[in-house]
Order: sequence, then structure tokens, then C-alpha cells
Amino acid sequence: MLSASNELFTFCSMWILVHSSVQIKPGRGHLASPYPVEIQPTLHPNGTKQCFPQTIIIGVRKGGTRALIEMLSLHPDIVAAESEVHFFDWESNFEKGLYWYISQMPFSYPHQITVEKTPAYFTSSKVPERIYQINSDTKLLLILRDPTERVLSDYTQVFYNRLQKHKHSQPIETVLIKNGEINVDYKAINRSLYYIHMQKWLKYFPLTHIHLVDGDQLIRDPLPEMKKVEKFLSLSPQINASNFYFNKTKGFFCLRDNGRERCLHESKGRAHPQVAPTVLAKLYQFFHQPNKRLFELVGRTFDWH
Ligand SMILES: Nc1ncnc2c1ncn2[C@@H]1O[C@H](COP(=O)(O)OS(=O)(=O)O)[C@@H](OP(=O)(O)O)[C@H]1O
Repeated sequence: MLSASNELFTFCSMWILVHSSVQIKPGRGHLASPYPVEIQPTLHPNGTKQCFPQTIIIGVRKGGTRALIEMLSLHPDIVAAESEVHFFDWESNFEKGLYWYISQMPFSYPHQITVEKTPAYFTSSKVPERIYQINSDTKLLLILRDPTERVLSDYTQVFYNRLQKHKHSQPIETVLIKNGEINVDYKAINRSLYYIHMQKWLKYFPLTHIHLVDGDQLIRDPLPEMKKVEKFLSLSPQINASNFYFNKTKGFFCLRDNGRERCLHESKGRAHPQVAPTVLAKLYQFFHQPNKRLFELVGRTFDWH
């Protein structure tokens, strides 16, 4: 283990203070250098580098994180990691060190912002401190969706994952209800208790560093939400109405980038299971108080049930 002791490192045009408490495991292979190999940007001959992301989409799972990162990538000053990196939440990846994390990032020019999305970060309790310790200036994007809708989407995702493995799934009502009450042990329900997870992030990051995207609005009308994201990231206003068109067959907005049109993968925007109206009403009621607590925490409301 390498223990960095309150040193300042210049890194992709930002300064990172590595706190003395941070224990960073060395990545593979050390170079003769005054700096730990983990935090050296990887240079490319054309002047691009791989950087620690200046902004991270932390969740929420099934909130619309893929749509958000794809839409943000329409901006010429954004470069995005292609897949979910799971650095801060999976021990097996975290142990590989910061150099490994950065090596997962795309190459970028100095004026560009690197972004990665791993929706599981939002609900993983170790992640806020880990990101903070590396760069407390990281700008966080969190896309939230009606918590009930998110639970149904979560169930649907697991249902299809299991189907692929030829595994049987329990009917949705069976997992939602236990002994006549909402089953709080069901992970999908816990993930939708946004205020619990948000409290953990607010211990480390002020609200000014966390931009909340309205996932339901992003589905209905993506442009206004994306303009707010541009502003939060101090990007020039580049994303515009011509970047989006509604695809009637898919029932969602799709993207137009330099004349090339594309919709998100078919796994995005699946039909959700029918839920008995009484169970659905119970679920809406269950989330009422937790939602209020979130609204108080973040100083805004959402148009949820
Ligand atoms: N434009 C567009 N096209 C397709 N889908 C869209 C779009 N905008 C938002 N969404 C919603 O994104 C939901 C999936 O969320 P995530 O990408 O965060 O899922 S994941 O956690 O990464 O698996 C996905 O949830 P489901 O509807 O349950 O499939 C979509 O509702």
C-alpha cells in the first residue's frame, strides 16, 4: 500500500490534494517519478490525455443515466467513458488503484471535460468519501425519477437479466409486499429511498456540487434538462433542439449528432409489468414521506406521485 501524505499534484489542469488518510494501492508498474504512478495522466502524442473525470454521473440506477451521458456527449467539449467503470463501489476495482481508473477514461484535449457514469455509486455508502478524498471539487450529476416508476424499472431490469439466464422471477406483487406491507427489504425499494442515500453524499459534497436532473422530464422533453446540465458544468450552450427527435415506435426521444440518428439500446424504455392498483397505491403512499424528506434536503421538489 502506498500512503500519499498531503501532497499536491497537478493533474489534467486541476489540482488534487491527496489527503494523508488516503491509502492508494500502487497500480501495475512504477515509473521513476516524483509522483506516484497512480495519478499521472497518460499522455498521447497528439496532446490528449486520460484524466480523472471532472464530473461523475453517480446514479440513480434506472434513473436515465445512459440517456443523460449520451445526451451530454452531444456536446463537443465532453468526452465520456463508454462503459460503467465501477471503480469506487467495487473493491476489486478500487484495489487496482487510481492509475487503473484513469486508464479507463477516454483521451481528451485540455479544454474537454471527462465524464463517467456508474449508477450504483449513489447507493454505495463508501463512494462519497472515496470521490471526495481524491477530488473534493468533482461535479456530481444525479438523475432521479419517480421512485415508484424506478422500482418497476429496477424489477423489469432484473426480470430480463434472469430471463437471459433462463431463471424464473417471482411476480412483482410478491416481491413488493411482505406480510401485507411494503417490503422494505427489497433492494429496489431501498434504492428509491433517495433521502437516505442523499444524506451520505451531503456529508462530503455541498449541494452546489450536486446537480439534480429530473429523469421524468428528461424522458418527456430532454432539451431543457440538458441546458441546465450545460450551465452547471459551465459549458458553452451547444446542445439544441435539432439534437433530438421523437421516435414514435420507441416512444422516446432519440439523438441526432452531425446528421447521424440513433436511439438508445432496446433495453432502455422497456414496458413495465402491470401492478395491481391497490399495490401501486400503497407504493405511492409509502414513498410520500421519504420524498418529502428528500425535497427538504435538496431544497426543491419533483413532480412525483
Ligand atoms: N431517450 C430515452 N430513451 C430510452 N430510455 C430513456 C430515455 N430517456 C430516459 N430513459 C429512461 O432510462 C431508463 C434506464 O435508466 P438507466 O440508463 O439509468 O438504467 S441503468 O441503471 O443504467 O440500467 C429507462 O427505463 P425503462 O423505461 O424502465 O427501461 C428509460 O425510461
